[in-house]
Amino acid sequence: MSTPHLDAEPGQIADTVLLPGDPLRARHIAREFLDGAMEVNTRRNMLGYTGTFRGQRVSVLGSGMGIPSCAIYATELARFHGVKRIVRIGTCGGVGDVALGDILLAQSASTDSRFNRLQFGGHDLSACADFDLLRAAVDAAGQLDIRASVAGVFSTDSFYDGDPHLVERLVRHRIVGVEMESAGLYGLALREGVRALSVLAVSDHLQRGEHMAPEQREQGLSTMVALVLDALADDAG
Ligand SMILES: O=P(O)(O)O[C@H]1O[C@H](CO)[C@@H](O)[C@H]1O
Ligand SMILES: O=c1cc[nH]c(=O)[nH]1
Repeated sequence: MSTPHLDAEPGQIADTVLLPGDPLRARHIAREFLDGAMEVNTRRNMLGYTGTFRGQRVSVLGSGMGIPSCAIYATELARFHGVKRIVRIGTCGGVGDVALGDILLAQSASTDSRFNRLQFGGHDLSACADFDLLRAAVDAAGQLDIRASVAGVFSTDSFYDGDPHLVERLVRHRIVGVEMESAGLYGLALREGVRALSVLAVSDHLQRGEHMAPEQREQGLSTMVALVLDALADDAG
C-alpha cells in the first residue's frame, strides 16, 4: 500500500532515512554514497532511494522546503514505513562567526513556525535532536577529523522578507544557522517516537552576503554526508 505522497511499497524504505530538502541532492547522495541504490519514490518527483552503506540499509528521500512539506514526508515515513531514524542533510544561512561550508550539528531548533504549538496546546516545545544521534555525529566528526559544531539553529517559514530584526535576535541568542525544517522535524520526531538529527552545511552568510552556488548545494556536500553515514553506522542508540 502506498501513501498519499510516497509510492514506495512496504519494506522498500529502510528504517534509517537521510532527508535532504532537495530531491536532486537525494539522488546525488544515493548515486555517490549508497551501494546498490534502487529508486523507491518518484511521486511528485520527490525522489527517494534505498541502498546500503557498510552493509546497513539506508534510504534517502527529498523532503521539499519548509516544515509543512518535511512533516508530510516524515509522518508518512514514521507511521506507514516504520522508519526509526531520520537525519536531515540540509543547508542553512549562517550568522556570526561561521563560514561557508561549515557543518552544524543542530542540537536545538527555535522557530517562528506554529507547527509544534498546534500539536502542543499552544505551548512552546523544546525542539531538540536525539541525544545519541547527536553524540554519534560528534564522535564521527572526531574520528574523521571533520570540523563540525554543535549549534542552535532557527527554522523559519519565511525565506524572503521575514523579521527584519531576526539576525540581531539570533546573534543575541547564540543561534548560528537559519533554515526551514529542523524545528518541525524535531517536534514531529518526539511525537512519533522517531529519532532525529539535523546536520546542516552553511551555504550562505546572512551578514556577509556570501553564497554557495546552487550546484554546490546539490552536489558539493560530500564531507557532511560522509560524516552522517559514519555516525549512523556507529550509532548504538
Ligand atoms: O538545502 P535544504 O535541505 O533544502 O535546506 C534549506 O534550503 C531551502 C531554502 O533554500 C530550505 O529547505 C532550507 O531549509
Ligand atoms: O533556509 C535557508 C537555507 C540556506 N540559506 C538561507 O539563507 N536560508
